[in-house]
Amino acid sequence: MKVFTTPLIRDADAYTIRHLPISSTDLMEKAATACAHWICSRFPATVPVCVFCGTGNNGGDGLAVTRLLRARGYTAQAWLVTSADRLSPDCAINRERLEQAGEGPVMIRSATEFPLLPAGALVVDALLGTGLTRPLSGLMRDIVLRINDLHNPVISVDIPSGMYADQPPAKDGITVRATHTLSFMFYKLAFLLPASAPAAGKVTVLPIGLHPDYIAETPTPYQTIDARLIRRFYKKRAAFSHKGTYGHALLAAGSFGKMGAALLSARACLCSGAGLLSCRIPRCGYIPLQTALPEAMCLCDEEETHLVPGERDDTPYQSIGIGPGIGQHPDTVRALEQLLQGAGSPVVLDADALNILARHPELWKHVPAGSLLTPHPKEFERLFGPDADDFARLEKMRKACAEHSVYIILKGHHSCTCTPEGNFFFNTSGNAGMATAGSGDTLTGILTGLLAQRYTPLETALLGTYIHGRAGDHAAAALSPESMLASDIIDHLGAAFLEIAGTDMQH
Ligand SMILES: NC(=O)C1=CN([C@@H]2O[C@H](COP(=O)(O)OP(=O)(O)OC[C@H]3O[C@@H](n4cnc5c(N)ncnc54)[C@H](O)[C@@H]3O)[C@@H](O)[C@H]2O)[C@@H](O)CC1
Ligand SMILES: Nc1ncnc2c1ncn2[C@@H]1O[C@H](COP(=O)(O)OP(=O)(O)O)[C@@H](O)[C@H]1O
Ligand SMILES: [K+]
Repeated sequence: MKVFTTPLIRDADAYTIRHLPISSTDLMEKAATACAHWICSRFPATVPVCVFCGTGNNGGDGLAVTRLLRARGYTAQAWLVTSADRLSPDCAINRERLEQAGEGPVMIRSATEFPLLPAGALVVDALLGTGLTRPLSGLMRDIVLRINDLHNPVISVDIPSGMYADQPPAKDGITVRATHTLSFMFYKLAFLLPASAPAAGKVTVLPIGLHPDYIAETPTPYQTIDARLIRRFYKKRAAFSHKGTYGHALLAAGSFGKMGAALLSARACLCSGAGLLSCRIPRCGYIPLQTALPEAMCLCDEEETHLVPGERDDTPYQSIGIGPGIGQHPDTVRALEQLLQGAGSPVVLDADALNILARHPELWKHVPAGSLLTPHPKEFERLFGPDADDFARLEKMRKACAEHSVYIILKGHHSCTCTPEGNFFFNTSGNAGMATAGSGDTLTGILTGLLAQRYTPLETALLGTYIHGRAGDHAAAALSPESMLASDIIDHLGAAFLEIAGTDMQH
């Protein structure tokens, strides 16, 4: 799903009004109807609803929601927070409609007028939307602080009031902390970035009928990854295929005390469909790997505890994954260099392979174009230095991917893949149960397995992060986020693949 910046959302609005028989007031009505419908489907009419409105179009949405909820039998009250009486035209129309339908909004002109809310009330935040131009101050700030002091559920309309959609939060800036945000038509970039996203709570995107031509034809570097995108390139296995069809993967992983990382990535690689897997491991890993994963072949290094440079290996691997648990021994630095020099096609680099690269930037010249790098934020910082904020980091990713012709998957709640062309894809699957040892190793295995099957590096990154997250979601549903382990993510890869393949695969 495309992610548009605020100016483009405004354009989409204007385009829709120009090309469809719909006015801006009707568009607001559609948006408010979608919100009211969502609230009605989740909260019974016995729950009182308190709607806090501003004087712009976000406030107009709130006033319309109040009227629509009342029409459906809810006790809904609107408050209009304003130190002046200037309302946007559509906000003014909706104030009038609310008055005509019975009771208009109660004015709040000072923080002392903040009401005592009925017990168990649902709070709707329609103070400010994407029209935010400056950090909250004065009355607006006081009201948001009061809302944040409440223990009630808070639904933000379009975006939590005070949050910038396309720029980092202001220093000392405050924003409504929502339980849930109902975003019109698109995700906002802020909902996908760690500094701002937590305040949005759970985000639901509500369609409001913006023109499909505008959406299809307008380019944006930002997209979210969802099942629809994945199904465009997911390849079902052909009946008359054999293991060679699905590629031979090589994983260079593990060191003394960290053979688990090798095992996790190896199993994840095979469970993602690679035809054959060879594992380059230190000697200490031979028995554990052969015992725990008989399907994998072992290429043992001379050294007992860590990877060392070895004989030339001319096997034409379709993919090579390097890094989980390898440590940073000087011999291993040379082993990495040898592997990179020998790789004729994109590789997957993770964990200590990235840490080595950070300490030995001279190795960059050996990283094949199209390779996938999977840093978590700390590894990213080691590679490219610290950043002032999430947006500065996106820019740095863009530059690094272009300079080195690689794909970077910056891991996190919404792992973000950046391409050499400067496009960003945010993953939407996964959950906090995946914040557990070895989750990243399983991702490396999955990516190496998909690359072996001749998915392009971009397809590998998108399918890999999505399926990793979906497997994590299935694991969390079965076991709880607390109890699931990285191996449970691997055990639920099957459910995630079945979901993508669709029902015909399940018979
Ligand atoms: N295509 C869409 O997404 C649609 C959007 N609509 C709504 O329209 C909203 C945008 O409306 P507006 O552009 O009127 O913007 P807002 O409703 O965010 O309000 C902007 C007003 O608030 C003032 N303001 C900005 N920062 C402030 C601050 N820190 N403290 C106090 N006042 C401040 C501005 O000067 C301006 O007068 C969206 O968020 C959404 O709720 C819907 O009504 C219809 C369709
Ligand atoms: N809160 C979270 N929500 C969704 N995914 C998460 C969360 N925490 C971690 N993950 C995922 O788990 C993986 C963790 O990777 P990493 O930090 O390298 O772990 P490890 O080094 O233990 O293998 C990443 O793919 C990340 O996206
Ligand atoms: K809002």
